[in-house]
Amino acid sequence: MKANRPKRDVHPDLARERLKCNFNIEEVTNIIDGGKDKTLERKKIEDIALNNGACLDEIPDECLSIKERYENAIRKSCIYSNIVRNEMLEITGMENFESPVLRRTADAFFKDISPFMLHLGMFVPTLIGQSTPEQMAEWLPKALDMKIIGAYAQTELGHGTFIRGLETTATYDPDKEEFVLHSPTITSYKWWAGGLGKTANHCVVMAQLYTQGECHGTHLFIVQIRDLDTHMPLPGIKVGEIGPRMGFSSADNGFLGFNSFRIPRQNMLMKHAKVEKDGCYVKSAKHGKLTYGTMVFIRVTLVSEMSFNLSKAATIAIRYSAVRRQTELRPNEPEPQILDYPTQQHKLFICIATAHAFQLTSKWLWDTFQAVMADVRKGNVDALPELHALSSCLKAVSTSDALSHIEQCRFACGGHGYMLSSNLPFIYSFVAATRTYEGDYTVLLLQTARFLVKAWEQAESGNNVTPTVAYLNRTANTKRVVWDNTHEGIIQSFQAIAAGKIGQCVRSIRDRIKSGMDYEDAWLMTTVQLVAAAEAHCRAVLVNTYWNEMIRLTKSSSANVKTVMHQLAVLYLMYWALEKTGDLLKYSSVSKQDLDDLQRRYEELLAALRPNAVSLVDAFDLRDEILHSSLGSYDGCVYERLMEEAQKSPLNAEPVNPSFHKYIKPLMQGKL
Ligand SMILES: CCCCC/C=C\C/C=C\C/C=C\C/C=C\C/C=C\CC/C=C/C(=O)SCCNC(=O)CCNC(=O)[C@H](O)C(C)(C)COP(=O)(O)OP(=O)(O)OC[C@H]1O[C@@H](n2cnc3c(N)ncnc32)[C@H](O)[C@@H]1OP(=O)(O)O
Ligand SMILES: Cc1cc2nc3c(=O)[nH]c(=O)nc-3n(C[C@H](O)[C@H](O)[C@H](O)COP(=O)(O)OP(=O)(O)OC[C@H]3O[C@@H](n4cnc5c(N)ncnc54)[C@H](O)[C@@H]3O)c2cc1C
Repeated sequence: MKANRPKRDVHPDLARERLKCNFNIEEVTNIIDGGKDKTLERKKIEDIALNNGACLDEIPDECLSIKERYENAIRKSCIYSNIVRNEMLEITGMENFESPVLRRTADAFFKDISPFMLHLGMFVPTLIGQSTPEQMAEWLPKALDMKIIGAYAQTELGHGTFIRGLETTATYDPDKEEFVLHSPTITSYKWWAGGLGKTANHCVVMAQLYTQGECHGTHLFIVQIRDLDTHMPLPGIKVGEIGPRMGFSSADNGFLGFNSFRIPRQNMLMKHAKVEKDGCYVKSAKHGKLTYGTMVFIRVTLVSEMSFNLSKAATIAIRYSAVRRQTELRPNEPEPQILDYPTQQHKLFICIATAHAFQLTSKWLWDTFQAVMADVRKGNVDALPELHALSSCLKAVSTSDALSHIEQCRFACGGHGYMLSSNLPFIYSFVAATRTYEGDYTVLLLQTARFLVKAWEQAESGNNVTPTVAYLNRTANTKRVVWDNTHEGIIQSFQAIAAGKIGQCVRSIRDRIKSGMDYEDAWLMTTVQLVAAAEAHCRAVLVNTYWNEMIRLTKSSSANVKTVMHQLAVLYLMYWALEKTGDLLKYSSVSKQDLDDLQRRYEELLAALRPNAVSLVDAFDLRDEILHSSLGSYDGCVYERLMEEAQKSPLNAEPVNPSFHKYIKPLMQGKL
């Protein structure tokens, strides 16, 4: 049911903030969206979804029981997927089913997450990336038309990170031309898959393939787990929900076990390898890790997902900070807006800049991903290691940075930021999961580190390396870069830090080997440094890409838009340079005086951005329905909304709670 939202006048403080804006907001929105036409398309889609949909709940989700919350999420998912299927895909084109616009609009329906998210987010992409044309023709139309609903079941109770250690088996039986899926141990039970517990009737399963007595490693299979009519689990399938967790509370993350469950041979996803009718195993892939393709795809999309989540948190915290007043600066003067405190600006302006950095980098990463995949389709897999290294570190660093900045947004809202009605706790717990899923932070940075160590060795011996590590050709044999406080200078310093750290890792590994360790132990002992080196490389990529993309995308912008976009990018460079002063002192010629100057310029930049702060978050163009926040709505009527939300607490449904008569009164009367 759609709740009525009272129309209110804009809070005078916010109205005044908007009058201070000196740039064209729409131009900035267009840059964020990827062009004027993209903004128009997004707005059209948002209008369709939000005018049609049951986006507001009368009872907030957090006041419902687990069961009610799931049922409500399913109800809304069905409404939303109908709108996606019947109206939105007509605009984006069927091939853009994973468009960030659909993802963004979904947030108006789900404060938390839809149980269908993984169907569109991972099941469908796996069908597209891992099927033969015949399999695609069989499964994809049904999946896009919601005739079947899928999940992605890879992780098991015993293993998430180490995919090669998965225990579920798929043993080929040539007599019946079937695979027998089996879960031999409790640790082999699939665990975590979103939408698997109660919603999905199909799933993609990763299992160890056995044929002709030999194990060929992990492969993907499509498995029907429930009857399409009754929705009962099929015989041989044990499936359920894994229980309450920190977030993801409106979805049904599931467990799944197989008891010698049979599927047809054709249900092995055979794009990269197949099993013939007689059981013969034939590998066609030119790269052994192409079956991990869905994970690479999601890691790539998560960078823009982080920009989106950060832009929501920043919008909430900055609008709130413009209407919140606290503490007299001088006796008898009005209390200032908390946004006037430089410490508050330090917490928040980096969030705006980071949302831009991730958004611009994510578009560049998406284009890189598309280009590499086009090459792979032609049989050229040369660029795959670089894409894997890049998507791994960008996923790790963007999710981790987004998480800590979102927490800063919550801190910036004081006590009210702790309220679920602010939406900050939902955003935080959603993003907290992203640091772990699709590859844990440390694990992915260590993947990038493998690539970097090889690249460093190449550069050291004078060979040219691939584009994202090309800085190693300049810096691998340089001791310290000369400090220069321009943007080029700061970017080069980040590259020098990365090169210095990678070089130090290589030397540590070599020294350890010299002292008698084998390579594996030398690597293991160096992993703390390797993680730091991969993070430094990622920061070098981020600052360079953000800067270049900002310059490219503002070429034809008006002067004031150029200025404000430039200011944000400089703020991003300075913020991270100041965060990494220890590294700068180690790997560049920066002096204490240079760092003091940098600090002063950073503080001046905060002050310069202050008048445009509210308009910069307005430029994210997040409708109130998407923000779901008592603190962040466009009109800034924070206190009215907090009070309104409080009235919805189930505890306020009756003036006296029955527990008073049952427990408190007897306690007061000494009768308990
Ligand atoms: C109706 C409502 C719907 C609304 C929705 C609307 C729209 C939705 C649309 C879109 C959704 C958009 C976004 C989605 C947002 C949110 C998603 C929501 C929820 C997600 C839920 C989470 C799902 C999951 O987590 S799935 C499980 C993921 N699991 C992992 O990531 C495991 C991590 N582990 C690994 O990846 C690997 O094990 C490993 C660590 C990489 C190691 O692998 P291993 O095989 O052991 O290899 P190694 O021996 O270490 O390495 C050998 C060699 O291979 C190289 N390598 C490894 N991986 C790759 C690769 N992928 N590609 C290329 N190369 C690779 C490795 O570097 C090494 O190379 P070397 O020898 O040269 O060094
Ligand atoms: C909300 C949520 C949704 C999910 N959805 C799905 C889904 O839909 N489908 C699915 O298949 N999976 C899903 N997952 C599972 C997810 O992909 C895994 O949890 C994730 O890959 C991490 O693996 P793990 O849990 O085994 O952690 P572990 O690998 O056990 O990690 C524990 C700790 O050990 C460290 N560690 C592990 N290996 C190494 C190493 N080699 N070197 C150094 N440190 C190491 C890690 O850094 C971490 O600190 C989901 C998880 C969450 C939280």
